[in-house]
Amino acid sequence: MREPIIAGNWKMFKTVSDAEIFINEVKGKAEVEGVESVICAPFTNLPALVDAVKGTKIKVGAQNFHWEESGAFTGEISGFMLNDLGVDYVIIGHSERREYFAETDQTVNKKVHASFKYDLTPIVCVGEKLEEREANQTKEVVKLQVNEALQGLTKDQAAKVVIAYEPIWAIGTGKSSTAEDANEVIAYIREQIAVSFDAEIANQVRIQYGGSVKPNNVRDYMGQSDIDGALVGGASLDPASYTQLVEGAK
Ligand SMILES: O=C(CO)COP(=O)(O)O
Repeated sequence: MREPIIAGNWKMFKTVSDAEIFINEVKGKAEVEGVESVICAPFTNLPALVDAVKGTKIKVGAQNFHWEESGAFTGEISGFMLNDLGVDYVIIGHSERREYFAETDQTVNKKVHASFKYDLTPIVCVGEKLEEREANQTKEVVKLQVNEALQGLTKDQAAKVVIAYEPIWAIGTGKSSTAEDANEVIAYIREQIAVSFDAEIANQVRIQYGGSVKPNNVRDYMGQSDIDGALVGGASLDPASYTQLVEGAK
């Protein structure tokens, strides 16, 4: 049985006090038995969030990190530092990082390996651009991204990875993929993991859908055979909406 996972990706939103107010409002609400709930926040909010979620079921994630433990990398934060703070998850290879910050399948792979070194669960993002979808290349694109991201992992590690399938054209646009289309791509990702590792591992890996997920459509995704949760941007910023997303994943 794969435990559903709702992760909020706050992107570059919210101050420390905003984050504290948010947790106070969702405490005891966005905590549903059998659903994992993770808030991935800007670095500046992480210490306060780790503190605020103590005693709750809510986990904290970062949105990026550097694969080296320490060194002359001005402006970077390491997995070692995140682990030291008490952070449990990290988003890797979000399309915004690939597009604006030169993240590649190779850096994604280095970060996936480093996440295990520092005991962080990776949420690895993959997904096609609109032109790729229109050219019928979706499966080819995600297969390459997934294979490169998971390259060199042990079976035990691969089983713990969370993958977020986020078609780029659906992010922040209000144009979500249909649940059936998302499920088809996600089932295909699972098949690829069975080829690279084995069927048992593929059956354990949790794969989320992301892209304009809202309280009013989350249940459509959760009703599909292969979708294990959602990675949510805009709709994760509001406490009431986030709570409904977590409830909808049950
Ligand atoms: O990028 C996303 C989550 O990582 C999706 O963003 P939206 O939910 O705002 O479309």
